[in-house]
This record gives sequence, structure tokens and C-alpha cells, in this order.
Amino acid sequence: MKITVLGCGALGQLWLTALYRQGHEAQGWLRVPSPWCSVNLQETDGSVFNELLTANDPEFLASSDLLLVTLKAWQVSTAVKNLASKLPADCPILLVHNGMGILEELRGVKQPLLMGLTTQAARRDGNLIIHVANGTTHIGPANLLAQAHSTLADTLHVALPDVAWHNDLGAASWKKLAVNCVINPLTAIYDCPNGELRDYPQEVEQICHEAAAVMAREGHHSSPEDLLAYTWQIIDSTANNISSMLQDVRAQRQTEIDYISGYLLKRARAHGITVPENARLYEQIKRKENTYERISAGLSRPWE
Ligand SMILES: NC(=O)C1=CN([C@@H]2O[C@H](COP(=O)(O)OP(=O)(O)OC[C@H]3O[C@@H](n4cnc5c(N)ncnc54)[C@H](OP(=O)(O)O)[C@@H]3O)[C@@H](O)[C@H]2O)C=CC1
Ligand SMILES: CC(C)(CO)C(=O)C(=O)O
Repeated sequence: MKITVLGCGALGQLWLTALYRQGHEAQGWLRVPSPWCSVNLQETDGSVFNELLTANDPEFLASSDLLLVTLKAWQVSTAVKNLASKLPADCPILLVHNGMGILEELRGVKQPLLMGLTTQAARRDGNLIIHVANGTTHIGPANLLAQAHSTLADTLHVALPDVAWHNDLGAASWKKLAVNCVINPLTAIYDCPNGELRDYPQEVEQICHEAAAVMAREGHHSSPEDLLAYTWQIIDSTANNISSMLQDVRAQRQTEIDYISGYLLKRARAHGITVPENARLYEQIKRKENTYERISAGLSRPWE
């Protein structure tokens, strides 16, 4: 297949490596246009893949069989809308990111849209991307046209296992959102690995209760107890992880809070439900983001 990967960071380079190795024609698409994209990935077994791959070639884009989008949630809609008119009308677009709310922003896009949830783990260390752990990527249709693309899961599975097809990813997306509403802001506020959230059981429980109420109104019933048990399971299985939001805060990068707690708040408002704990965490993370500019401009912190 001919595949363009939009966003050549940690997940993007992981997929570019896997697709190239599998014999697919793969190009990267960079924010700042360049004819080459440097892929430098350390695999889970310690081996290193280092190649210069084609990038930002408009002819390649115009004949692509798949656009794989591996951007941060807040980067997705502008970047995809910019490329959509240059892609074949029947080229599927697969979005792999944390958070929800992008599909609403991409309503005008004509191509088949798919979404993906992944437990693959990769992180940047200087110029090297480290594939930290293998995982599963669950993909499914996000519009009617995409329902015909289930065979994509088989192709992607061969390149970077496991990949599984689901006709409806709605409930799984909400469950993941709820877990991210707990782990991401709390770890960013307490500056701790995921496992240390064991010290904050009341906050974890309240966030889960609020998320379960919104999920039920969205048609995805999950008892607060089940959601809480699932969240503790993820906290334990990722105990040593530094969450993506804490990594962003430490590096003073924009976080994905608007698409995590922010999306939950938006849906809660639409249903007339109050979610005070999630609202408090959302505000706290937004305040943290607002201090970045002040810090880098050498201004005092608001609390000083
Ligand atoms: N890494 C992981 O293990 C996992 C990540 N995820 C999710 O997947 C998504 C991607 O994560 P990850 O790969 O870690 O993120 P990264 O920040 O590593 O990668 C995003 C890349 O996109 C580039 N980019 C930004 N804007 C544009 C643009 N307009 N056009 C082209 N490229 C652009 C960035 O470059 P620049 O810095 O130059 O702007 C960066 O290289 C996130 O939502 C994340 O939460 C989910 C599960 C696991
Ligand atoms: C599941 C979790 C919380 C793992 O760290 C994650 O998705 C993230 O860090 O963004």
C-alpha cells in the first residue's frame, strides 16, 4: 500500500518503521515541509532502525491508499482539513490520538474516517524514538463510508501487531476517555507516575462517578464501580508510566486536556449534568498551561 503518515513523532515513526519494513511505500508528512523525514527508532529488543524516508511529496499524497494521522489531538483537525482536499476522495483517514471531540471538528471531510485506540507505547529521547512496549491498536469506522475498510486491520496487523477491527468503537473510546480523565490530569498535578495515584483514592473515585454519569447519558452504560475497577486496573498495569500529560507539562508543551476532561465537560453540559471534580482538574491544567508563557518570558508566576 501507499501510506502517508501525518505527524512523525513517537507514534508516527513507530508506524513509518513498521510499514516500511513490511514493504509498503510509506512517506512522512511534516509540519515544516521537507523532502525527507529522518526516522530513528529503537525497537523493544534494543535494535535501531535509522532511515531517511520521503516526506511532504504532494504526488505521493494524491495517490495514497491511506492517511495515518499520528498527531496530538489539538493538532489533528487543522492539519487533516489542510490535506483532505489533496487526498483521493476514497482514501481512508485513520486517526490515532488520545481524547475525543475531533470527529465533530471533521464533519465536512468527505473521505472514509476511521479512529484508532492504541496501547502501543513510544516516547522521544532526544533524536531517538524509543518503542517502550508492544500493545494493541483497536480500529473502527467513524463514518458510514469507513465501514467497508475492515481489511485495513489485517494489513496493519501484519506490519505492527496487534491490530483489531471493531464495528463500533464508541463504548471503548468512552472507557479510555474516562481513564484518561483520571490519570492524565491527576498525574500532571501531583507530578507523579501513574501508580502513585493509589494515594488519591477519593479523587479517582469521584472522577469515575462523574464520567460514568456522562457515559450513561451518551448511551454507554457502565456502573461507576465497574469503571472504577477498570481504572484501577489501568493505573496498576501502567504504574511506572509517566503519563503523556505529565510529560507535556514537564516539557511545557500544550496538553490534550481540551479533548480529555474538556470533552467530558462539554458533553456533561449538553446533558445538563454537573461534573465538579473534572471541572476543577480541567481548570488546574489550563492554569498550568497559562504559566508556561509567563515562565519562559521571565515573568513571575501568578501565585508569587
Ligand atoms: N506515544 C505513545 O506511546 C502514545 C501516544 N498516543 C496518542 O497518540 C497521539 C500522538 O502521540 P505522539 O506520537 O506521542 O506525539 P508526538 O508529539 O511525539 O508526535 C506528534 C508529531 O506531529 C508533529 N506535528 C505537529 N503538528 C503537525 C502538522 N500540522 N503537520 C505535521 N506534523 C505535525 C509534531 O512535530 P512538531 O513537534 O515539530 O510540532 C510531532 O512530531 C497523541 O494523541 C497521544 O496522546 C496514544 C497512545 C500511546
Ligand atoms: C493510559 C495512559 C494514562 C498511560 O499512561 C495514557 O493513555 C497516557 O499517558 O496518555
